[in-house]
Amino acid sequence: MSAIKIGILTASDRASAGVYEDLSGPAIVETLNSFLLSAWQPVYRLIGDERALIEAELICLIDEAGCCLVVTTGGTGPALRDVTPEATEAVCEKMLPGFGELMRAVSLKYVPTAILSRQTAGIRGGALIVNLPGKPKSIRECLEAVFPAVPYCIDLIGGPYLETNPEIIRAFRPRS
Ligand SMILES: Nc1ncnc2c1ncn2[C@@H]1O[C@H](COP(=O)(O)OP(=O)(O)OP(=O)(O)O)[C@@H](O)[C@H]1O
Ligand SMILES: Nc1nc2c(c(=O)[nH]1)N[C@H]1C(S)=C(S)[C@@H](COP(=O)(O)O)O[C@H]1N2
Repeated sequence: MSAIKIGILTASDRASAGVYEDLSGPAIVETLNSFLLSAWQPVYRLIGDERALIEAELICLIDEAGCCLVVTTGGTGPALRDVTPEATEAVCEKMLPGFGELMRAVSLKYVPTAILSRQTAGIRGGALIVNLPGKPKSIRECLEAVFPAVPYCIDLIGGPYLETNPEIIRAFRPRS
């Protein structure tokens, strides 16, 4: 069986230009490594905050690389260049607004500016796309909140069975 592929997409003008090192993409890899018992392979991309580029990468990660999950970081705020939610919505057939609602609610416990994130999630074909904010510290905070529902969502769209480490995070599958 082929390895489970998960896309990690950092959208940041400054990280992609080398102004600072991308810490958020690697934080996603580290967090997913701690959550998942299933063998998986990250497919990592670092690009600027260009809507067309983000859309093209999302399409490539899902339709060509075969990722069942793509986690993005950055570009969710209100600034002019923040367009990740728009790009996500443009490539998805269905939106899952509960992901953004839950992440914002949980994030408010950490920072009052959590309401500034327009992060969302949606389905493209057999893949789930989840947006996270750009700040490295937001990665685990947000993934801990929503990840219990991710394996079941991927079951429902015909993706691979994701097994989590119950000592770190418990996946909830209502029918099992
Ligand atoms: N990918 C990243 N790696 C490391 N630090 C980051 C990253 N993204 C954001 N940050 C940090 O969080 C701060 C606020 O993030 P901000 O919302 O301005 O980033 P962004 O809009 O995603 O990135 P940029 O402005 O480069 O496109 C940044 O000043 C930086 O310190
Ligand atoms: N959990 C969590 N959520 C968070 C933050 C954070 O530090 N932790 N930062 C907020 C801030 S300051 C902004 S501007 C928005 C959008 O960030 P982005 O534009 O980098 O995606 O995410 C918000 N959500």
